[in-house]
Amino acid sequence: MNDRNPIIFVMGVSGSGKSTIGLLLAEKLHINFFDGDDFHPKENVKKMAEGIPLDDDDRQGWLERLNLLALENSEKGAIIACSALKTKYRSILQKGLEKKLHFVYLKGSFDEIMARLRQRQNHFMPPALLQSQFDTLEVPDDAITVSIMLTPDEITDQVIAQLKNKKAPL
Ligand SMILES: Nc1ncnc2c1ncn2[C@@H]1O[C@H](COP(=O)(O)OP(=O)(O)OP(=O)(O)O)[C@@H](O)[C@H]1O
Ligand SMILES: O=C(O)[C@H](O)[C@@H](O)[C@H](O)[C@H](O)CO
Repeated sequence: MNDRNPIIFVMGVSGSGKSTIGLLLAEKLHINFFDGDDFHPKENVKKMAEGIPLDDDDRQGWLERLNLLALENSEKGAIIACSALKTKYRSILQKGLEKKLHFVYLKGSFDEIMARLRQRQNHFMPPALLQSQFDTLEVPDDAITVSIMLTPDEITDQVIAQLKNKKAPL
């Protein structure tokens, strides 16, 4: 594992804090941040904005693109925010990167995340899609898992501490 330049996918349902935490983590670790949302084809964004959940086919090309992005940044390291809801999606993301990669899972309750989504302005993702995000989620058992009830500063410090303790790569 390349400890100094890790590839980290910050994962979880919509509104769990992937962008907020990913950006702060990237600042603290001095590596680049990419928001997976910026890599969705416009058809995917349109679908979500219309309140229709994405399916496996919609996500396939997007996940492959994010895997490529991770591979392109494997020397420099990168933090990538990506929902990565299913085990098979995480397999696509980590192809060719097994030893360099970590998943950070932001764990939170439906009610707390719904409250945050209702407060959030100017985002294409409607809060009504949150239930389908939870329905699709397969909770990872090998990720660095942190509660979203902590502050962003506390979450990122916990992630960094767990990265240091983590002996075996995913
Ligand atoms: N630890 C936290 N404590 C309190 N509020 C938070 C925390 N993390 C994020 N938030 C707030 O919750 C909302 C959702 O966060 P954010 O947009 O980062 O989530 P996301 O997972 O990237 O969402 P999406 O996948 O829909 O883009 C934002 O308004 C953000 O400011
Ligand atoms: O897999 C998915 O369904 C998508 O990635 C969503 O999670 C959104 O892109 C993201 O959460 C933006 O709100």
